[in-house]
Amino acid sequence: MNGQVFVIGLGLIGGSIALSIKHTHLEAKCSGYDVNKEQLKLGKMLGVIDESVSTIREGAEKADLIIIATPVNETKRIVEELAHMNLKRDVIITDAGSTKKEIISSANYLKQKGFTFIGGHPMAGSHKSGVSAARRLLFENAFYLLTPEPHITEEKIDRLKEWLTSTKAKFITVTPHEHDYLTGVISHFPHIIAASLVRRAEESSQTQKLIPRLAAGGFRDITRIASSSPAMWRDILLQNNEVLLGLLEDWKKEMNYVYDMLTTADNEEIFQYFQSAKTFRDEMPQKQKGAIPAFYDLFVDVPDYPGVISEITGYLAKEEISITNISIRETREEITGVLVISFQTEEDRDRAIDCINRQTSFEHTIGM
Ligand SMILES: NC(=O)C1=CN([C@@H]2O[C@H](COP(=O)(O)OP(=O)(O)OC[C@H]3O[C@@H](n4cnc5c(N)ncnc54)[C@H](O)[C@@H]3O)[C@@H](O)[C@H]2O)C=CC1
Ligand SMILES: O=C(O)C(=O)Cc1ccc(O)cc1
Repeated sequence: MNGQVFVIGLGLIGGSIALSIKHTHLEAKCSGYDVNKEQLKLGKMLGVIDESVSTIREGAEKADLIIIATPVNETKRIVEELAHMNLKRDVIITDAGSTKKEIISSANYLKQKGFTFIGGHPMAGSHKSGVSAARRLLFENAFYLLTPEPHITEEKIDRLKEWLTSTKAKFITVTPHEHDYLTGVISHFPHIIAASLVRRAEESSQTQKLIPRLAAGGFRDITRIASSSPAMWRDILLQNNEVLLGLLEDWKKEMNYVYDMLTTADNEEIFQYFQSAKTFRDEMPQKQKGAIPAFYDLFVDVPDYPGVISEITGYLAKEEISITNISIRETREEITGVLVISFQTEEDRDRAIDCINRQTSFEHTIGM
């Protein structure tokens, strides 16, 4: 498609959407605005946007598509601000925020002016922030929730999907109310639990100094998302507080149940508790991306000899398998540790597994 695309908030999500749009719509021009001038400069340097603008008005008034990818409280404010601008009549405005009810209610100002706002939420991402973490295929196979209001025509919704086609995401339409409940359960509430587990561990580490060093494996998996942006999650909690308060009530009941179960120490009941969770978890689709990291990690158990890392990366390079990140996770004493290699796509990771199997006898597992 031809036209002017304007991204407000050039971070992980805004940058990833811009990259995928630019990949397919070669005729389109993409401009960006961010309060953080470093992000904007970096976005231009990395080719995520074609040009940067110095005010929202400057980019918005000539845009055919406006994408707001800022923390949700800012999104709400920007949506209201846009309603006072001299926008193109046919412009489509969307956002990428993790909450929808409050943002849609602010979009009422745009509706009154006859502008089209379609709420959007790509359900994939990462605990990483910033434009340097942006990936063209971040949303590949992920669900992309849209919350168009009843007055929005199919033609406008199709036009938005056409712009976003190369995200390769799967679009689903829900109401803002449904959206906030669903994401409350599977994304927002788990972030609260992850943060609280880390806070409890920090408290315990005051007296047990070994805790940070021993916190490996399961603890790291379940708390990865506690490393997400605090500003982003503050805003999400503030906007979805009604749903989250309800879920917290349910959680308190759940914990009371566990408390009683442990008090009575009923062997069978404890077994069933974990069995029922395992059954439901195991039945969840695994290949499908949900609100899970879009970075494909491979954990390779590397033996301790010099040059082992360059040996592995050498094998991958020879087969032209690109990696996005590499790090060592030291989970055990006296051995080198686990090499974590991240790939941009599942296909790259599968090729890497095949390559490592052929070239080495190292054990490995994938990150889920
Ligand atoms: N991080 C994730 O995994 C996902 C995040 N989201 C949503 O996408 C939105 C963006 O999140 P990320 O890209 O992860 O955050 P990010 O921190 O990587 O990027 C946000 C950018 O917005 C900029 N910004 C803040 N206030 C602004 C303003 N008033 N005007 C212009 N720019 C402003 C920041 O400087 C930053 O560069 C949030 O609403 C978040 O809830 C949605 C799906 C996944
Ligand atoms: O990194 C993870 O697992 C996430 O949970 C990413 C994420 C964060 C916010 C969203 O609204 C959707 C997805």
